[in-house]
Amino acid sequence: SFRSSTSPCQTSSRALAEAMQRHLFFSQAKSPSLATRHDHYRCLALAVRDRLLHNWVDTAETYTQAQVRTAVYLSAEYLLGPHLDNNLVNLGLRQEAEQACHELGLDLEELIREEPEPGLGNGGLGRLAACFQESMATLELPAIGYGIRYEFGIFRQQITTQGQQESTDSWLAQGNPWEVIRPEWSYPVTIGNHTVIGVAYDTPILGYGVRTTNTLRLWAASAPEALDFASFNAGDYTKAVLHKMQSETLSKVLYPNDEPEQGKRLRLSQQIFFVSCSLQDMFRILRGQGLPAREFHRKFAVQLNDTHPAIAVAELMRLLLDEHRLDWDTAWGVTTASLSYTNHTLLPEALETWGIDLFQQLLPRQLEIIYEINARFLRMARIRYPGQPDKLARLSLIEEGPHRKVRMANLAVVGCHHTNGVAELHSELLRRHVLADFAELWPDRFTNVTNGVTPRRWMAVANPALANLLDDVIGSHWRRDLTHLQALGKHTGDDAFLQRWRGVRDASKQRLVQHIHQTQGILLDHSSLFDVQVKRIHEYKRQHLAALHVVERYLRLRNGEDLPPRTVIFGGKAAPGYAMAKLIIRLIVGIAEIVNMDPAMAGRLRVVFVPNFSVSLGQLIYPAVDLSEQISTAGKEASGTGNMKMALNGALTIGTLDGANIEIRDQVGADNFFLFGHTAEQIHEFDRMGYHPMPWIEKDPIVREVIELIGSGHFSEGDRDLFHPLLANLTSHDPFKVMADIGDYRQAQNHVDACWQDPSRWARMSVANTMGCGFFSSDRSIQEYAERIWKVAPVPVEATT
Ligand SMILES: CCc1ccc([C@H](C)CC(=O)N[C@@H]2O[C@H](CO)[C@@H](O)[C@H](O)[C@H]2O)cc1
Repeated sequence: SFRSSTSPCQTSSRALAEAMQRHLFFSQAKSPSLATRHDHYRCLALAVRDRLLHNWVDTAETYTQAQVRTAVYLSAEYLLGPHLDNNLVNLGLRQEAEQACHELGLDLEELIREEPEPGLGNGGLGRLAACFQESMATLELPAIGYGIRYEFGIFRQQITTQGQQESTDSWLAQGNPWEVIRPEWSYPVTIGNHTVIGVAYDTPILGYGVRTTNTLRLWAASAPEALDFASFNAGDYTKAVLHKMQSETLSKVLYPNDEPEQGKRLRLSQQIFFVSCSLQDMFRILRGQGLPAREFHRKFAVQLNDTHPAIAVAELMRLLLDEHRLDWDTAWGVTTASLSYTNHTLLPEALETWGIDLFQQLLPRQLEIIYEINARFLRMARIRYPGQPDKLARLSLIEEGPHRKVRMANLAVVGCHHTNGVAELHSELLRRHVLADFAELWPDRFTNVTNGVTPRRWMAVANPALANLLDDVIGSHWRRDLTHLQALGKHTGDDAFLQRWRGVRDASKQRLVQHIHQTQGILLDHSSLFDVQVKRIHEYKRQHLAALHVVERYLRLRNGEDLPPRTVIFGGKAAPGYAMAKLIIRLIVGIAEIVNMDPAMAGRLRVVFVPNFSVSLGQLIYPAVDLSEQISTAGKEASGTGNMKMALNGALTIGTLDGANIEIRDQVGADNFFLFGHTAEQIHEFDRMGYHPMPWIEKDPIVREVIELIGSGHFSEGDRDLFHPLLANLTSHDPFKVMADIGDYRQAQNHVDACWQDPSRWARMSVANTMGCGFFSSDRSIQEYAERIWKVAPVPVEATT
């Protein structure tokens, strides 16, 4: 296989084994007899790190020498997933590592599972940021990712009969071999009357099949003074360390919601903290290359990952005006030429706003600048739209009223040269609804870049069996250019190939069956249809629609209907404060309890909620999916990326015309997609004209039976009240139109059952899905950002060390 690691470090398995043994002594200070499995994991990780260092150092050297134009990604979240296996694949050392472990009597898979997953994100937005880092490196683009080094990532989820329990994610408890602390790069940030220091921690981001190894720079908060000696000498030890404690809380924990929680001062403090450290670091790099501040926009193309870093508009202005003494117009020109903004959600309540009082307390200078930006902007808009006060009120960066607020999305759109959505429909709805006034004002600033996922982690790492089959029949170029999957078209008529295809997919299902049996003691039937919905729990994603359909299937089986065996797998975390989402988990767990112990369901239906869904669990589940549930209310899911990972691995999608489902259906062919439900337009009409679920329920006796059964306490040990809030919501105003879509959903599911009965037809549809997913590579997304928004060109890395 290829070898991107040109490091002088020997890349043979022998050399790797020796390096592991050397690290056991020199790094772990352990003798083999006392070594733990975690020691061996660290030794392998350190040996792999040794082999990427040359590429990493050469990359920085090349960029410094060449004074390259650089893409900068500002994100409050990075859902990186475990590094070891991915770095082995991207360095082309996977086989050598397997061999080296074997020589040492170790099992590589076991060592890989030893790595604590850096869960520095909630869901789609955070994972997209991670896929984008890997694709930027693979495309040899000079790029830096900036974010926060949370000491505690997304909570760990336990599932009991009571539903979700959360526990702390101390991912750093055993240290982290994949980061290097850079105390030489640390910056003061003033928040209110507090100054905290941000210290850089660098993580290498390896490209695939190239030398490029870019940097992810995460900021950790610390106090200017570690100890307040005066208090210490006065014997007030708590006070002596108080400031240090307070400062460090800033990067202590990730906010576990994927919908904004208004007015959380720590959240706003986290945002200015990492944005200010990042901008100061960029000015240091600029200075290092002898470039003046007014050239900032020539050097850096900065992407704002949603509104979480939108304070960058005001902070960059502050630094240009106050630190670099530029005049307003020059500063504004530099700012708007440097920044661009990606919106990831349409939910109105998800557009972040911050109370003026909180802003005044924490960020008085930035607020002053925002007022000035707004004054100049509205002055321009007033000329453009004379006599339209409502439009100006909507355009304003300030939401007036009893509690005046700063609208972070408006600040981002006004301060950025481009605003994009993450799927065609989403970008269209942004133009037509959420940001319509701005799209009318600046049509050329609005664009779309449909999301993508990296084929390295989500195919080559997660599904090596299918990856090797692809290498076999179409060559391995797909790994760097996913459009090569189209070559599968030549094989869809080849029964031998289809046999191998089914064999590989069944092996992935057996792997998942084994994991669930080991961790949850439930034995699933790998030959049944695996119907999977794994994503954050949210009413708009409609896990409750899928749950209602499972109860329907249960009733139909009990009434003796002959339906093909199906295993329904759910997974996903609910924001701790989101009661309805937690109740939906409770319902699914209650249904699973009853179905799985009902003898009539044996060999017919099984329901499982897999706990603690994460990147590493996703790598195990996505290759084993037959039916991918993408059933959000049309117009609500900005894009989705799980839908892409499942289809890429050969799953068939049952879904609505929402987010990227539409583009997936276009690419894989309507015949290979189970479509149902009202369109975004129709849903919009329902809201405009008024909608009530009852008429839909009245004409659907099965749904009524399902609601009654749930209300009877059948899935809650007889407790008739437990699910009342959910049933009342569904039968009174049903905001996500579950009742309007459940009938059509049933039809689509019946069609699924029919297709499943013809395994070779299903296999051809499965191949068609993989074949059609070339477009959904994050390499293609990044190519679009680099060419259409950032104007950043690839810079191959020379070997200099
Ligand atoms: C704490 C506040 C907060 C608010 C919103 C968010 C994100 C915007 C939510 C999110 O993850 N959005 C998802 O982004 C994905 C990547 O573009 C899309 O594919 C999903 O459709 C979208 O829901 C995170 C945290």
